[in-house]
Amino acid sequence: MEFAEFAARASEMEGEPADLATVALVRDLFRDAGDDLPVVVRFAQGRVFPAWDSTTLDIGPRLLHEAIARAAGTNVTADDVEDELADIGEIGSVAESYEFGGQRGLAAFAGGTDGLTVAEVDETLREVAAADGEGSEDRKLSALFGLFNRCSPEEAKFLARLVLSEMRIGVGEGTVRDAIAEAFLAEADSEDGGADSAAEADEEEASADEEADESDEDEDEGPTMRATDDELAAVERALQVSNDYGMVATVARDGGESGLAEVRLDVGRPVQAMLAQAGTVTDALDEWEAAAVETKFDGARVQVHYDEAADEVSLYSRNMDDVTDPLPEVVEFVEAHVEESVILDGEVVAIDEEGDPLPFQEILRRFRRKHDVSRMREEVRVELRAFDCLHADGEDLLDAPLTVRHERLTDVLGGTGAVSELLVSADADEIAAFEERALEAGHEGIMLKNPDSAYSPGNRGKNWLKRKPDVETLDLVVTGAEWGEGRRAKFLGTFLLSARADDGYETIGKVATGITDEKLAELTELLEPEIRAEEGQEVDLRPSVVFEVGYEEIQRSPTYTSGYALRFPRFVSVREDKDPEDADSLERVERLADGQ
Ligand SMILES: Nc1ncnc2c1ncn2[C@@H]1O[C@H](COP(=O)(O)OP(=O)(O)OP(=O)(O)O)[C@@H](O)[C@H]1O
Repeated sequence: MEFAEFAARASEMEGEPADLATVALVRDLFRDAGDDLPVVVRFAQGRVFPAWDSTTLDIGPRLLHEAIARAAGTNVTADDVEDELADIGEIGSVAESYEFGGQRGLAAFAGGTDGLTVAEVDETLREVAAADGEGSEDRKLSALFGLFNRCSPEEAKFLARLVLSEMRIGVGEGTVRDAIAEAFLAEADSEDGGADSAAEADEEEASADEEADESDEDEDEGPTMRATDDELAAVERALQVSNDYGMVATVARDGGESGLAEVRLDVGRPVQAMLAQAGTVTDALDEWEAAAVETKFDGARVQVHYDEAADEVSLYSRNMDDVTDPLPEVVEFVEAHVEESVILDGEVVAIDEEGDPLPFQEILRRFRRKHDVSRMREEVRVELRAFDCLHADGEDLLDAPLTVRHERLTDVLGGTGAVSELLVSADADEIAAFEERALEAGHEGIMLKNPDSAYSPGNRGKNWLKRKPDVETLDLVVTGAEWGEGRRAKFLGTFLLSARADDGYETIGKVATGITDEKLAELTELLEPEIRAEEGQEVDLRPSVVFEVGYEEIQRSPTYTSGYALRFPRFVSVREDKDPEDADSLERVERLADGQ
C-alpha cells in the first residue's frame, strides 16, 4: 500500500467524529492492506513495533524538527519548525504546512507523489531504531530526512505523528479490535453463509434479521457494527495473549475464529498483567464461597519468562517493558531455581538487611535503570515474590483456576520462599488475622482473589480485589509545568496534573510541594524532552510521565477542565512503572469524590 493512500485514509478518520463510522473506515483500510496488513494495523495505532516489543525509535523532538526543516528546504531551520510548533501546537499540522521534495519532484507534476510505500516507511523506521553507536544520530537524521523528502504535506503530517507515536485519529485499541472482527470475521459469516446445522442456520437468520432492523434504525448514523460478541471476544482473547495487533489481524484474516483460538502464549513475549480493583473482605465473601488471600507486596510488578531451550530469562514490567538488565539478582535467582519453561507473575520488592520490606520508591530506583546497575545492586537489595503461573512446561494455564495455577507455581519454585503464601478461607476473622500479620510485617495490605477465577490479561475485573488501609493516592499524568524562579529558574517547578478521560486528558490540579531540589533537577531532566510548546514560564508537555500524588480532598472546581481540583496535593513519586494509559481515569476521580 502506498503511504499516500494510508495518509489519505488516516485523514478521513481524523475528520470522523462518530466511533462506528471510524470503525468502518479502519475496517476498510485493513481489508485493502494486502500483504502490508500487520504494518498498516500498527501504523493506524501510531506504532512501528508490536505492543509487546519495548523497542523504541529513540527519535527526540529536536531530531524530528531538524529532519522536517531539512526536507522543507534551505530557508527553513529547526528553530523555525519549533516556532511553528509553539503557534500551531501539534507537529503533524506543522509538518503539513511545508512543501517537501515529494511535491516539488517530477512525480508531483504527474499529479501523484513519489510512490513511497508503508513497507518502505516501516523498513526505514526500523533501521532508524536499530541505529546505534558513533554517528547514529546523523544516520537517523539522514534516514528521516530521506523519508520526509519523498512526502506530500499530508504524508508528512502522518509520518511526523508516527515518529512521535501519536496518530491523533481516534483509533484506540477498542477500535482496532472491532475493525479486525468486522473486516475478517463478520464478513466471513455472511460470505460463506454455510452454517453447520439447521439450528445454527436459523439462529444466523434470526440475528441477520435483527441486524437488518438495527441498520434500518441507524441509517443516519453510518454503518452499524456487524461483528458478534463471540467474534469480538475471539479477537480480544488473541490480543490479550499476544499483544500483537498486526499478527492477530493477519491470523483473523487467514485463519478465522479457529485460527485465533490457536494463538498461544509465547515464552519471551510479555502478556498484559491482570489488574485489581479496590475491595473489602465483605465484598469478597459476598461474591465467592471463599477468598484466596495473599500479601499485597509494595514493589513493582514483574513478569518472569524462562525459556528452557534457550536457557534464557527475560523480565518485563507492568507495561511490558523489558527490565531484565536492571534486575540481575532476579535473573540469577530464576536461573538457579527454575528448570522448565515458564511464565510467572509477581512483584519485585526492595528489602533491608533484615529482609524486611522497604517502600515502593526504593524499588523504582532499580527499575528501568540502564547505568550503574552493579552499584545500585549494592545499595538496594531486591527479591522476587511470585504469585501466579501463566505457563509451565509447554502448557498455557490462563484458563486454569487460580488455586491450580498457584500449585503449579509452588512446584516450579518449591522451597525457595519466593512464592507468595496463599490462604483460602471463608472465615472473615481468619482473613483479618492474616491482614494484621501482613501489615505488621510492613506490607501494603492484602489481595483477595476469587479462587476459581482464570487469569484475564489486561483486565481490571472483580476477581482480584486489593485492600490497602492507607489513604488513597492518585496516579496522574503530567501535562504541563512552569519554570521556577530565582534559584530554581533552571528547574521545572510546578507541575500540571491530568486524569485520563475518554478522549485525552483533563486537568485536575498542580503540584509543587513535597519535592526536594535534587528531585526537581531529576524531574526536569525527565520532562524537558517532552516539552511541546512554551509560553513565558509555562510549558505544555507531551503526556508521558505519571506522578503518584497524595491529597486531602477532591473538590468540585471550575478551575480545571476535569471539573475537579485536588486540595493540598503533594508529590509522592514518579510511577516509572506506569504509562499515561495506566494513569487514574476521570471516572475514578469522580467515584472517589462521591465517596468522600
Ligand atoms: N499478591 C499479589 N497479587 C497481585 N498483585 C499484587 C500482589 N502483591 C502486590 N501486587 C501489586 O498490586 C497491584 C494490584 O493493584 P492494581 O492492579 O490496582 O495496580 P496498581 O495500579 O499498580 O496499584 P497500586 O498503585 O495499588 O500498587 C499489582 O499490579 C501488583 O503490582
